[in-house]
Amino acid sequence: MTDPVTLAGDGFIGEFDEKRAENAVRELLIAVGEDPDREGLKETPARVARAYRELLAGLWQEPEDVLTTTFDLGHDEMVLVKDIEIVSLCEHHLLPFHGVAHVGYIPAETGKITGLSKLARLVEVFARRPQVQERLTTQIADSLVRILEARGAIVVIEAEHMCMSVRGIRKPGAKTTTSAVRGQLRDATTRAEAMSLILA
Ligand SMILES: Nc1nc2c(ncn2[C@@H]2O[C@H](COP(=O)(O)OP(=O)(O)OP(=O)(O)O)[C@@H](O)[C@H]2O)c(=O)[nH]1
Ligand SMILES: [Zn+2]
Repeated sequence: MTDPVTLAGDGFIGEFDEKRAENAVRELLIAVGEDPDREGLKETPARVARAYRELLAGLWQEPEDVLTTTFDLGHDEMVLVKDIEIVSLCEHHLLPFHGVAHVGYIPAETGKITGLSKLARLVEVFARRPQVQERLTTQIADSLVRILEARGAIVVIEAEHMCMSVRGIRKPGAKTTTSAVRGQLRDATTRAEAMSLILA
């Protein structure tokens, strides 16, 4: 057996056990009174296991893995990427929540910046884990400060939670907005500039 690896923190220990995931889906089908061996469902446990492997791929990645490419361009003013589409899984119901993330930062004094796609990759690392929207938002902002040594960071996420739309309270269309603001972006003027760019 391979040594367990601890990557994602928050108590996560392990690797993806595809066989176990398949068995769990098979059990779920039996629990609801279905026949997992009927023609249409035969491949379903394997398909669902693969789908969860993809939806939870961030569990086996660290933010350091994606914020690798950095350039010293001497650019020390705000960089903002808007409308990064996200799909995450709410950790309470394992149902998706989806929407957009806006990610901005003020680089370190040295002007150390990262590739624009890396900001979207950073979002993916944390979105593809069992999440709550608040933690997803703060983990992205904190990584920018910790890894890029950003002097300021702002992350705003707007999302619709399937656990509120298709079950329970059943309010499709309700959107939740969360934000995390760090360092110099907490300054009222800079924050207002970032928010006007986000809302533009
Ligand atoms: N704060 C926060 N809450 C979330 C998020 N995703 C889901 N929830 C909420 O988690 C709560 C779980 O509440 P519980 O009472 O334990 O579960 P439940 O009986 O299924 O709750 P209902 O959804 O109200 O039917 C619900 O109110 C969900 O709306 C999230 O990202 N952030
Ligand atoms: Zn939920």
